Amino acid sequence: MDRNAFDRALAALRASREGPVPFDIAAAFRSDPARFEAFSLRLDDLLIDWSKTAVDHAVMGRLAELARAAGVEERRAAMFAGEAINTTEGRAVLHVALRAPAGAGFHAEGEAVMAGVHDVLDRMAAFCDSVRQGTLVGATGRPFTDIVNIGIGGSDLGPAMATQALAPFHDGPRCHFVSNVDGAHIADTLNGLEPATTLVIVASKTFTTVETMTNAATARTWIERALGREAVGAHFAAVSTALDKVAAFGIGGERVFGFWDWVGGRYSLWSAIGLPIMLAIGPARFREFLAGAHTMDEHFRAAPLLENLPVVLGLIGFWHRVVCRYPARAIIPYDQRLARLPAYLQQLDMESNGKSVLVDGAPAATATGPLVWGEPGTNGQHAFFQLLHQGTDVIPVEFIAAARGHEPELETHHALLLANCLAQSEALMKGRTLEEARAQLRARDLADAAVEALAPHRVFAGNRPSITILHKSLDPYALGRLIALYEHRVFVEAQLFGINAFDQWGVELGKELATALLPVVQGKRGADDKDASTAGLVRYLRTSART
Ligand SMILES: O=P(O)(O)OC[C@H]1O[C@H](O)[C@H](O)[C@@H](O)[C@@H]1O
Repeated sequence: MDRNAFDRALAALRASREGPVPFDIAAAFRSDPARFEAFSLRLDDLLIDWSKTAVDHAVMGRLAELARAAGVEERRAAMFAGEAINTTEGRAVLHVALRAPAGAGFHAEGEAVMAGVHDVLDRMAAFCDSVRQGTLVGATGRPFTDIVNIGIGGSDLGPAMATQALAPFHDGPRCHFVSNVDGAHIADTLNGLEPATTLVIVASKTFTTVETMTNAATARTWIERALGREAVGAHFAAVSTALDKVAAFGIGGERVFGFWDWVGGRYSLWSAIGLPIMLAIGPARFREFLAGAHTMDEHFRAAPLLENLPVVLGLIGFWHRVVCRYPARAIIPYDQRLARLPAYLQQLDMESNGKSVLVDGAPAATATGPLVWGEPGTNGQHAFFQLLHQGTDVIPVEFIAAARGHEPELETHHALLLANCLAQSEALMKGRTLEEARAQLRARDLADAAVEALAPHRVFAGNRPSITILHKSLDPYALGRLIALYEHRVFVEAQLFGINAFDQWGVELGKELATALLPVVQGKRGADDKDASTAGLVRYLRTSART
């Protein structure tokens, strides 16, 4: 990081933003017929359009200077070289190796990794083939019809999101996902499943996560009660980096799939953590998923800064968060099958970039990661879009849509979906002036007093930024590419903030306190050493649970 050059570029960006005349996005289109071409990029059929944000060529140029000063290119090279860029955990960050061809020469801190990666992939494929073909069966000899993946965080969100996204490609067993320690989750999932035809995958990088271990024990009891203790081995598989702990749980040999500490939990769906995805869509399509991500990796690694999709997305993210001071961003897939994408991106983005210290431990110099949230369109339009259009905060929106749906017989649905998607970004930008609102009301023959009373409520400030991401069709390749785009965007933003995107110390304190509170909640220990609120809440819970 060249601090001086960075500070100079940032000061220039802030000065341009805070100039006397606010940037008017709609006016920028009127004065520049080539604006869309200038502020959109394509990688094959993937298109990113950020022309509806408040940037011009000068801003993009300064953002590129900022990226150079922040050392984005050097850090990117260090990541691909397998250096231990996750400094607080002393680990390399090499999820890119998980989707690379066998011949790629990736090393994690000097150690070759590709043979191990492809060995696990081949074992996963053989396992999935035998489950899908019904040659690997349960204890009673019946094939598996249902998979229950037990995991949480990175061991749940990625596979759950991707499995749902790829529903048109499912030709394997049904996949279910249990994450929450709330017994309701596993109870509702197992209810209706047959133990004899259910395969349980326990997915945990550390194999110590209390939610996952608790749910795994409950699932084991469920199998034991129905089929006997000796049946357990035939109904469980495990995915972890902690192979000794898996063995201690009682899951053996060829049903255990490992990965490595250079794969962060939220970057792990490309590893054996993707086993449910592979079971659902088959090994060949899973490899297409990896290939899509690999294409994005190659692009990210080689393309110049301002022609580089993840870099541009990261630069605009930084511009919105740090220069424009927007607190959040909304991810709105106009694709029902991407319903879990916002939740997935919440972990990817907020667990990576929700930090307040720089890599060297000094306080963060700028705002860091924004609040990330969203829901699919068009549903969101009928719920929270009110705030996006007329609320007092500006929240940039990222629209995601596919040119083609998977239901050719439902073309009208898809056309409506796309029209709504485009209409929302247009409306956010254009808004509606007081004069336009008045004219609309007058056209309805309202009296002047009514026009004046109602018009202010119908004003849309407009000039609200959005990015639109389009691809041809949501298939395994396109999904892999899209996720990798967001992964590298998070990386770019982290370098601009100057933070380590690959640790997550912020989740530890709550875990420690929960462990200490369990005996208190269970009534085995008093709450005297707790603050009055916590003690009062425990009292309420204990009393109400009994009466
Ligand atoms: O895969 P596991 O080791 O069970 O971890 C599951 C999740 O829990 C942790 O609390 C972390 O915050 C996440 O990054 C992780 O994905």
